[in-house]
Amino acid sequence: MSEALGFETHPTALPGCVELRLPRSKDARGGFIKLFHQGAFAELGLETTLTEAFCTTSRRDVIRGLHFQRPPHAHAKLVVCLDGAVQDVALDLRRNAPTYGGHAVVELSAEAGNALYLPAGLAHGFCVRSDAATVLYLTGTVHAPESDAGIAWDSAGIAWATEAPILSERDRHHPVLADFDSPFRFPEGT
Ligand SMILES: Cc1cn([C@H]2C[C@H](O)[C@@H](COP(=O)(O)OP(=O)(O)O[C@H]3O[C@@H](C)C(=O)[C@@H](O)[C@H]3O)O2)c(=O)[nH]c1=O
Repeated sequence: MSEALGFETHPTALPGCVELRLPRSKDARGGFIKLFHQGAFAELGLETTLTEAFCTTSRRDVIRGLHFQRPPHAHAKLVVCLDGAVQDVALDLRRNAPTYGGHAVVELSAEAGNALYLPAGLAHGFCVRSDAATVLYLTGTVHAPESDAGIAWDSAGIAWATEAPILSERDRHHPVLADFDSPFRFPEGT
């Protein structure tokens, strides 16, 4: 575990991919949670240039993913569950990584106040475990539709937490991991 300004990183099964426990507090009004601090991220060796933020809402059993951006628009990603709970998954696509094709699973929830940080070269997806979930992303490069890509959610040996997944049309048609010609290298990520 490493710590900077109340941000704690905890390792996952994939090198460079960490669970972050976020600084937070509560008082009579409600709660406070900090998602990003440039100095703390620098100290922890995480990407400090986060250029775009977006948010999704999803209902129970929704699976989104497994998504990534290809070079030259590959990026690190910070994923936070602001409401509800999700089974969050990172898939290693970095050639020569000891964990290539392997994945990490972290339960993210508003209650736990945690986040998943994925370096470039990993695909990301999640499955909603609560009635609804709000997921916020911060990314190291802006959305580049021509580089936005995916791996089939059911091709990487992930034990998803639903037997009745709800998927987007796009997410039904990604290539399977076994056919994927990865542009990513380890340890650089891009
Ligand atoms: C990802 C993204 C999508 N869009 C647009 C494209 C499309 O019209 C609409 C919905 O896009 P999608 O169906 O790809 O959204 P979604 O399936 O929610 O995509 C997200 O999935 C999770 C798992 C991630 O990791 C995210 O980075 C992102 O890829 O939003 C943006 O404008 N900016 C963005 O950054």
